[in-house]
Amino acid sequence: MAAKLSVNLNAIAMLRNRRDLPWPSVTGLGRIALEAGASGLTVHPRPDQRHIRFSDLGPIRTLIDGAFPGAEFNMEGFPEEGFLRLVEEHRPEQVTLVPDDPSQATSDHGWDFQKDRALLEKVVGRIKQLGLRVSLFADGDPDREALKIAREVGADRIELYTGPYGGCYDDPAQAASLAETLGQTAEIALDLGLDVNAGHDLTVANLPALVTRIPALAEVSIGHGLTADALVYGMAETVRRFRRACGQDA
Ligand SMILES: CC(=O)[C@@H](O)[C@H](O)COP(=O)(O)O
Ligand SMILES: NCC(=O)COP(=O)(O)O
Repeated sequence: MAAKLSVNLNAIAMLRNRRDLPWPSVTGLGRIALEAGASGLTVHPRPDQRHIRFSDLGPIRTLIDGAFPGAEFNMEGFPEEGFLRLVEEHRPEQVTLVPDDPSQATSDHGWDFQKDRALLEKVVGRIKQLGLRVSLFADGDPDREALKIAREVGADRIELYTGPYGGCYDDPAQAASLAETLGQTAEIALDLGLDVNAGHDLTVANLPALVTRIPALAEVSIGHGLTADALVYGMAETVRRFRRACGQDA
C-alpha cells in the first residue's frame, strides 16, 4: 500500500507574504497539486500568520469541497483556543496537533505524552466530538508507554517527526539507522491501533526508504522540499515525482 501525499502550502504562503500582493496563489497552487494527484492539502497556520493566513483557510476548504470532494484538508497546530476555533470553523478531515511554541521557527519535536496527557485528553476529546480525525505529532522513538498514551487520549493516528531523518541527507548510514528506528516506532503504534503518518523535511530522495520500511504508512505531508522542487519542475510535475517516491503509480 502506498502512502498518500498531502501537500503542505505553508512555504507557498510564505513566498506570497513577501509582498502585499495575492501571488503566488496559495489556493491556485493547491488546485494544481490536487489536479496532479495529491490526496490532500496541509496547512500549519501559526499564531503570527507568517505563512498561512487565517483568511486562506476558507478558500482552501471551498476548493476541496467544490472541486476535489475525495481530497482531505489537514490542519496542523498547537491546540490553543484560537486554533481550536479555526478547526471548528473549517472542519478539516484531519487535525494534526503539534507541541509548537509560537516563537518556534518550525516544528522540531513531538509531544511529551506523559507530561501533556491532561491537555491532550481535553483537546482530542473536543476535536473528536466534531467527528474529525486526530493525529498527534510524535518523536521517532520506539517508546511503547508514550505511544500507549497517544492511544488512550483518543488519537486516531500519530505523525512521525522525520526532521532528523531529513537532516541526514548527506549521511546514508545515519539515514538508514533512523529509518529503522522510525520503522520500529511505527510498528508499535500500529500494534496499539494507531495509524501512522509522517512529515518534516521529506524529499523525493528520502521517501522511498521510509515507505519501504513502513509499508503501512498512511500519509506524508510535505511542504519545504516539495516547494523547492516545484520551483525547478513546476507544481504538477513535482507532485507526480513525489507520488512515485511515495510508492504510488509504481
Ligand atoms: C508539523 C510539521 O512538521 C510541519 O507543519 C512543519 O512544521 C511545517 O511548518 P512550517 O512550514 O511552518 O515550518
Ligand atoms: N507535517 C509536516 C509537514 O506538513 C511539512 O513539513 P515540511 O515538508 O515543510 O518540513
